Amino acid sequence: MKLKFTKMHGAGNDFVVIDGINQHIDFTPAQWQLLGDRRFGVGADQILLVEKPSQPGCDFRYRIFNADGGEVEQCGNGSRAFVKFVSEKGLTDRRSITVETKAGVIAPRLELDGSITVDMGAPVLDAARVPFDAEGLQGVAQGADTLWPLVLELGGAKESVLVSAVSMGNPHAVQIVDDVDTAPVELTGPLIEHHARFPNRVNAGFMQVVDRHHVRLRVFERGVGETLACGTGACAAAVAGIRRGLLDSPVRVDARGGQLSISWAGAGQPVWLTGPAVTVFEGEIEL
Ligand SMILES: N[C@@H](CCC[C@H](N)C(=O)O)C(=O)O
Repeated sequence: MKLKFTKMHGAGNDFVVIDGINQHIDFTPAQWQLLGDRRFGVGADQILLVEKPSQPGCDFRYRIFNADGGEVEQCGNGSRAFVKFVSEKGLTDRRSITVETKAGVIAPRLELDGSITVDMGAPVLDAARVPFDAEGLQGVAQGADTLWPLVLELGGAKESVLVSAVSMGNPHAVQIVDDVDTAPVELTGPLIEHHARFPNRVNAGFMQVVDRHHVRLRVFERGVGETLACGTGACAAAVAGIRRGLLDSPVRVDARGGQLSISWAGAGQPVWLTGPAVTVFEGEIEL
């Protein structure tokens, strides 16, 4: 079949976005992988599928596939691309929509200045529900957070890093580093992603605190590798920093591909994500 798609990005986290309302989509993991492949396919960190909702009260259903072909629960930068896509394609004339995801309902809004704000829902802070297996582990209390020691095997040597376990619908392990530019993201990112304590694997965040309202962040994403920005990663990092007593809302998050802003009023409250979404080009691919 010939598939129509739109290439988009949010702060450099790039997407292939597909209208699954006007096209019949029933792909295998290998086909999702091909779409994400930068050499043999289109190339993207995630492929986003727009569908009709299955839940009453929602405008759309939003499905997310990582570049490795696996379907995941949530994608923050993608949610901004999603609302821009459905607006540009005339699939809705509303600027505020509700969107069903595997992780629950989120609410993106197209602002008049072109930026997009998303109610990402409340973070999950209970380690078992992230999910993180804390059995037999002694956590370290910092502020309202518990930091978990993760032992990493580095070429025969063992190193322990302290992470906050946060779910934004998808799992995140956030650690604090002195300098994101020299943090061993490529080396330890894959070890954290596949650490046995995270049964569903995890997105590994490396956060440098600049001041109480400003951080720098790199994320080694599950199913992708390091991306230029991660929206849920930015939410999880801000939540972890606020809980540790190091940050105050709102938090400016500088990723390598752009700037995001996160607001959070505390436990049980939704996390608000603001940032850009850009349409790059339209295309067609034979699948
Ligand atoms: N880039 C995303 C997160 C996409 C999913 C993630 N790789 C996972 O596997 O959970 C974002 O902007 O949130």
